[in-house]
Formats: sequence, structure tokens, C-alpha cells
Amino acid sequence: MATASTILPCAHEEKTIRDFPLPTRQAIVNCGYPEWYKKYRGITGKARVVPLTTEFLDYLKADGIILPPDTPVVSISDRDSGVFSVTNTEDSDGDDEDDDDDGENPAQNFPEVHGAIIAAIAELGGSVYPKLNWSAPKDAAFMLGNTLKCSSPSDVYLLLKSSNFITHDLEHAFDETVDTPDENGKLLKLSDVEYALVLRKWVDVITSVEFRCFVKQRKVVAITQRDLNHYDFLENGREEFLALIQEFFARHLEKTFPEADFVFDVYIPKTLLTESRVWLVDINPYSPKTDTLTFAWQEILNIDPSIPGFKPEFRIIKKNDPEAYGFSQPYSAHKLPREVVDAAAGGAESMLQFKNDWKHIVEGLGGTGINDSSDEDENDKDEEKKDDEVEKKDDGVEKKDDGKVTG
Ligand SMILES: Nc1ncnc2c1ncn2[C@@H]1O[C@H](COP(=O)(O)OP(=O)(O)OP(=O)(O)O)[C@@H](O)[C@H]1O
Repeated sequence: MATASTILPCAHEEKTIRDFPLPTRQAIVNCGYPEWYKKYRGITGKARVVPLTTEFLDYLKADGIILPPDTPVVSISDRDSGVFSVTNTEDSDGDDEDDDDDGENPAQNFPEVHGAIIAAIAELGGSVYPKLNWSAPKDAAFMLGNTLKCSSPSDVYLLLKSSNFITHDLEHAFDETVDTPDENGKLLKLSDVEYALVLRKWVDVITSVEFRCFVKQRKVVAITQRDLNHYDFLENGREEFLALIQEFFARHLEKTFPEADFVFDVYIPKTLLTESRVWLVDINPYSPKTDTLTFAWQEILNIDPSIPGFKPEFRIIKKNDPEAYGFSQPYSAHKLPREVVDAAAGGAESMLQFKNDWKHIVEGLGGTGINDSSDEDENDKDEEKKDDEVEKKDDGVEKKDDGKVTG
């Protein structure tokens, strides 16, 4: 880890975490994906934002994990055939007819959301990375074999319903904020939040070139690796990455993001086909809740970017860096979904019951009938064209307009 030599303490008293200027609720909303995506969709990965209905939110908040029947999702980027072909699948009972008696299909309560998810997965090539307004269900990845790669609505629901991070988005997003009553004395409440499911096209991310950047007073003040392993090439590329990030910030975020203090994540892959390109991955609140990785919040709080000649510190993990082992293992406190924790608390019998229930959930359900109702506007298509030019992988994909997925 680099030394903190470029961190310049303020002339005044050293600030501690107790001096943290808590964000406003509006700042939290501004850092939500559905909000910033409206402005920055041209500089982030391809995604779909699915507005969530009350019925779907109720499903997420309800105890227990009941999944809808498996729904076939046919990728539109099936490169073998180049066409979007759809096949009907049989019901679990094999009778090839709709089952009216399936009272257990939770998707019946939120058909628009379910249909939009099916359509989005298909449009995004068959696999997606899900998140809610602020968080991805990373703590639940083990439910899918240690990945967040989803290829069906059930994969998405399983992750969302197993994740404490998602519960946090739904119930605690405005914790640790300061009140911001508007001119009429009204205060933003969680019930005012327009919750959305973000489905990003799945990318095999090269985690060594992901960086978290801290912005204070509209200046990048600190940058850290996100993947806390040592990579030789980062040491040599430090100046180039710093320049790319500074240029990206100046061009896209400095004057347009509504908050003066925030944290943004970027991904800077270099491929044989393209020059290094900076992609916006996420925007996070300037809040103690945002993980500072190789920094401590107290260090960031004490940086004074107004000092002439100020240069942000770019921290990367050095070879055999003993300090690097001190960084906490992310999500270690959140490895198990609520149902598993609850079942474990009830002892062996309870775990056995959980296992049986789980088997029932996974195996016992059949097909569903949902129509693909994709209605992109022209802007969407333009942006995607741009995305596709960069994402050479999507070349040669043919779309079918009226793809129906039926069960
Ligand atoms: N489209 C994608 N496909 C595959 N992996 C992705 C994709 N987008 C992001 N990731 C991986 O997931 C990680 C976390 O993504 P993201 O920052 O959006 O989640 P988050 O919940 O907001 O994380 P944090 O709480 O650390 O801010 C990224 O660092 C990246 O490695």
C-alpha cells in the first residue's frame, strides 16, 4: 500500500469520523442508479431499469423464499443461430397446459415486473447482473454458486430475497442522513423513493482495473483499487490510470453531478480492439456507509483539495504488503441469507425442514406464461447502438420483435 504522503491535513484541527458531514436524503437519491443512469447512460454499461411495483416490493419484503416456475429466457444474442427463436416448454406436470391451480406462483402478483425481467434478460444477451437502487445482492452470491450471474427471473429473485444488502436498500437507505425538509416542510421518505431493479448486461469483469474514486468539493481527492490484490502492472500504469480518471471526471461528472461530494467507481479495461476506455460502474454517497477500501474515512475527511498543486493519492496494493491483509474481508458478516440463519438458529431439525422446503421450491414448480413487452424508445436504441459499437461482442446479433415466452 502506498504511504499517505500526499494526504495533506487541514491547517485546522484533525477531523475525526464524528465530524462526518452526513449526506442529505436527496443526495442518497441522486446516488441511486435509476437517478444517475438517466444522465450518464452513454458512459456506463448496457442495462435495463425495471420500475418496481408495490406488489413486487411486498414480495421482496415478505418472509420466505418462494420462486415462480422456471421461465425459459431465450437470449437474443444466440450467436450460433443468430436468431431469436422461442420454444414452448412443458409444465412441470408435463401436460403442456397452463396450470390454473398453481396458487404458489408469486409472479402472478407482479406480471409486469416479471415480464419486463424476462424481456430484459433476453435483450441483454441471456445473463445479467442485478442490483436495486443502490446495492447489488453480493452477500447472497453463494446462493447461485458464488456468482451474481442471473439467467432467469428466479435467479434474480433468489438473490434479491436472500440479501441483507437489498433489505438495507428497502428499509434503511435513509439511515444516517440529515433531514432535508423542503420549503413546505416536507421530508423525503422511503415511501417516496421510486424503487427499480437494475439489470446490467453480464460482463466478465477484470477486477484489477476497477477503481473507487472519492470526490470532495468537486475534486477527485483519492483513488483506490477495488480488488485488494497486488498487480504488477498497476504500479507501472499508475500515472496513466490517474490521467484517464481525471480526464473522465472533468469531462463527464465534475460539472454535472448534483452533489459536490460523492464517490464513483470506474472500470478501465484495455482490449486489443479498443484503447483503454473508462466506464462508470456506480456512484455512491459520500457517507460513512460507503466502503473506503484502502483508505479510512478519517483520512479522506482530512484531505484539503484547495491546497495549490494538490494531487489525489492513488492507492494500490504493493507486493507483499502486510497492511493489505488488514483490510476487512467484505461482506463476511453477511454471508448467509435470512432463511438459512433463521433455520440454523432452530437447530438440526429446522435445517432439515429448510432443506426439504428448499428442494420443494427448486424442483416442484412448472412453467409460466408471460409475454415479452419490450417497448424501448428511440433514445434507448441510439444509446445501445453506441454501446454495441464498443461492445464488439454483440456483433451480428439479430433481434426478433415479437418474441413471446410462453409456458
Ligand atoms: N455488468 C456486470 N457484470 C458482471 N459483474 C459486474 C457487473 N457490474 C458490476 N460487476 C461487479 O460487481 C461489483 C460491484 O458492483 P457495484 O459497484 O455496482 O455493486 P454495489 O453493490 O454498489 O457495490 P458497493 O457496495 O461496493 O458499492 C463490481 O466491482 C464488478 O466487479
